[in-house]
Amino acid sequence: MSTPQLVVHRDKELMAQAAAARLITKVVDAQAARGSASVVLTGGRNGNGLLAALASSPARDAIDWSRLDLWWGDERFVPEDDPERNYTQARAALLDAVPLDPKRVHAMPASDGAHGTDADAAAAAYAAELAEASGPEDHGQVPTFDVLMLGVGPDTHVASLFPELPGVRETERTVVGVHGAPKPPPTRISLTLPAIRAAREVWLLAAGEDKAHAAAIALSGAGEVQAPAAGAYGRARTLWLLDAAAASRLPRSLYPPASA
Ligand SMILES: O=C(O)[C@H](O)[C@@H](O)[C@H](O)[C@H](O)COP(=O)(O)O
Repeated sequence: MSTPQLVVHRDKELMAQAAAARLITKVVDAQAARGSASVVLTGGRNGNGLLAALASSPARDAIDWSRLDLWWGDERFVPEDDPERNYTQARAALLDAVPLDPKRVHAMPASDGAHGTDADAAAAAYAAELAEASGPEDHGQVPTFDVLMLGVGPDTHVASLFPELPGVRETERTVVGVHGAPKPPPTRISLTLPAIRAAREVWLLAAGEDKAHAAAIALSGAGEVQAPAAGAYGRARTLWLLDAAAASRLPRSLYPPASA
């Protein structure tokens, strides 16, 4: 378990730009070292804000887009053409503007796809796809993700793992169907904490006053069932990327003065 590191930026816009620059460097380094990189995207305003910042970054094409594997941490289980899909929003923010290898873009199933409206079957299919992509050197049934990004909900949810619901309690499966999610839509697909914790690095994105309470709870030793963000950590690094508003309820001792 890697102890959370915190970086606090002046505001949401700067946090998105800085996180995008950080991701470019991470992917470029991974591709230089291993020939390819693997990143897990997240939905929501902060996740999409990072992708949009990346799309407009002058360093964007330092990434070899043809050697990047993209996965998702969660998905709203809605029809393919529903604008609410994280995949759809990621395409609009960045993916449609860069030359990805379509075989390396692993969208989660939609509710009008091969598994129909059965979210549990769709989740099992994505788990199988992850297992298929994992090798003997990987941890558990998922490939070693270089960076797994997560937005943080005001209730401390990450991906579609919500406080006290079954998904956050899952210890075996890597992907689960989520029913009755408090954040609409109610039916979702999500990586579980074991899958999240297989990542080399986990980056949690939290900007805005509405995340201040969640950040304070998650970083003050709360349990992962009550505060799923507290259970999201990487094997080598756990990085919280915040803006000053989201950090406003954290003890000052938790982050170095230089980053604020
Ligand atoms: O499907 C989703 O809604 C997201 O994956 C979800 O986990 C999101 O990241 C958080 O709810 C934070 O969302 P905001 O960044 O919009 O606050």
